[in-house]
Amino acid sequence: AQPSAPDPIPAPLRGLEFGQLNFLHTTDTHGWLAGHLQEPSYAADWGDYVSFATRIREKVEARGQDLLVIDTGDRVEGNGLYDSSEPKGVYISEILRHQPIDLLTSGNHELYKQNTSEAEFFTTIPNFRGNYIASNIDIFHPGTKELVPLAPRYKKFTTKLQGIRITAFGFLFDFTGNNNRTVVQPVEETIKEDWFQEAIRDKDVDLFLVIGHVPVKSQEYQAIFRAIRSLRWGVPIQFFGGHLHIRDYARYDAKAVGLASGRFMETIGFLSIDGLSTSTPVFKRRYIDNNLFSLRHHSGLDEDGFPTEQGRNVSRLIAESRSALHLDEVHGCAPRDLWMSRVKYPSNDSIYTWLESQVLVDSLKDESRGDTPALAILNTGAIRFDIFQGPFTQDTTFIVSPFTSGFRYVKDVPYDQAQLIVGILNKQPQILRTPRYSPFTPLAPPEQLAYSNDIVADLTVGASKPQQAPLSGQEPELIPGYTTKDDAGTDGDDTVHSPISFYRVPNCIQALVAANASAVPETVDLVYIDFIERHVALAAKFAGLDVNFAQESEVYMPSMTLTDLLLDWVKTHWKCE
Ligand SMILES: O=c1ccn([C@@H]2O[C@H](COP(=O)(O)O)[C@@H](O)[C@H]2O)c(=O)[nH]1
Ligand SMILES: [Zn+2]
Ligand SMILES: [Zn+2]
Repeated sequence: AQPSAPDPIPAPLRGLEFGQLNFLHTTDTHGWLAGHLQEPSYAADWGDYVSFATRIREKVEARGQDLLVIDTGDRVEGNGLYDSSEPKGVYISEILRHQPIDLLTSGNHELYKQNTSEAEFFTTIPNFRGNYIASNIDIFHPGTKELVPLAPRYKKFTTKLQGIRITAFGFLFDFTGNNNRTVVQPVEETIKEDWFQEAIRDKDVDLFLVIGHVPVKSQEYQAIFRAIRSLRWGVPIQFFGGHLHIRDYARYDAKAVGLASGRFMETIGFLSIDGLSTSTPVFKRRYIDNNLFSLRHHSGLDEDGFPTEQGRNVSRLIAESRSALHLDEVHGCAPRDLWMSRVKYPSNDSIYTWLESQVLVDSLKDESRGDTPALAILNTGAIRFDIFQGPFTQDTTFIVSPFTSGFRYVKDVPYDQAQLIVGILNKQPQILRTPRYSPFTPLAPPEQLAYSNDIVADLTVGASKPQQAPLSGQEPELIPGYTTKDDAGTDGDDTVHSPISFYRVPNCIQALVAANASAVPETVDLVYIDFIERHVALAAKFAGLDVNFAQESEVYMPSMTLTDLLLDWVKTHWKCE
């Protein structure tokens, strides 16, 4: 049977302040269109979002105002609903298209693999007829082999009720890990192109709208802001961003702001602009916790009035898709919660300590290497979500480890030097994982920004924990969750939460896998996840190793991915009672 989402939870809420132009924004949904089945705070699904967007549109249009719905990419990779189908993504694209999205663009995850970018080109872009923009992405057309824009570079349109004249761009950050059938032009170069320069010289524009898979506090957005502002000092500029998986709001000047709306369908971003044509436009932002209590409250409707027929149909389609994919099939039962960053690393409840000390040690072994000890290095970014105590399902498998990278290795490397590599990788800034905060947020001197075990106290962070109904006695007991601090203050979250502590996580972890665990080996097989090869190769050089990875590395455990390794381990070790 399909488990139903947990009941909505009553909590103190801040309302939405509507304006002349209103926006709803999602980003980095990564396939979580079924919502969070184990977390009441984020349990609404894409069907509920379809109903919500309709209800908000009805509300603002009744006041003569406009609404635009935006998505800024990374819609793929990260949840069984996307990753467990063959081919990947067939259910997701069918579900996504039922939300009328006014403007959308690509994230980096749409471009890692050729299949994914071609699915964007042939399915998602046509599904959203004319609303998908790609200002700095090209693709080699799979038919003609010609390099063509992935989607139109920009779009000029007017809003439905007020005829507000908008010029919209859709950017991806300066990403270099894309597949070789696509080209990402650095933002700083794109803004010198004639088409962009002409577009920003157009005088008949009331608002420049920049959507992108770009952190709102980034050099890329600074560059776009400067380019537009240098020519058009009086025109408001609205940015929507993503990629860092955080809630964030940036104020560039009195007429230009940016909003980032979290990750994994935990957050629906809301932004309104009033007084667009005045010298002091007013911007209001709200980060909505994606649950039915919040969505109904902001719509001003109850359980019966809130859902639309279309929304109910989409929720049904999600349930049917999950069923067809057997996402609730239980592979084992986790004996306790394991956290990515809610506990210190290393510690008993750290998912990375569990990986190092149990999963890798028990399961990483290439039969062809006999008893040769292995030193295995993984990027912490390969793990995408916490594990909650209880059933570990087909869905959990991909939620925790969606990527298809396998392992590679270099034979017989001196252990003394091999064991230095992880330390070198961890002295780098946040590579190989998504930082849980904006790199522009001053946190600590740069030298401390590499790995340290300090608590990260006042960051914009999210909850990852099943929660209890909060009310006890007189005072409402706050639910732990997002307590966002951004350029407009601390009142952005719709739900008033108590804060959660987060700890820094290193870029990479390592495990020595050896038959005789107490002996120090002279040489080891240096094993790493293939996604990080170029970083490991560079760090190996720094460690004094003379290895040509292109020529000397080989596949370790052929056709075994980290996901397979984890799942096998869970099936063997986490039996349900
Ligand atoms: O094959 C892969 C692809 C990605 N990663 C990790 O994901 C982040 C990027 O994810 P965002 O959602 O864009 O932030 C990348 O830095 C890696 O940490 C991976 O491990 N393997
Ligand atoms: Zn992402
Ligand atoms: Zn991203």
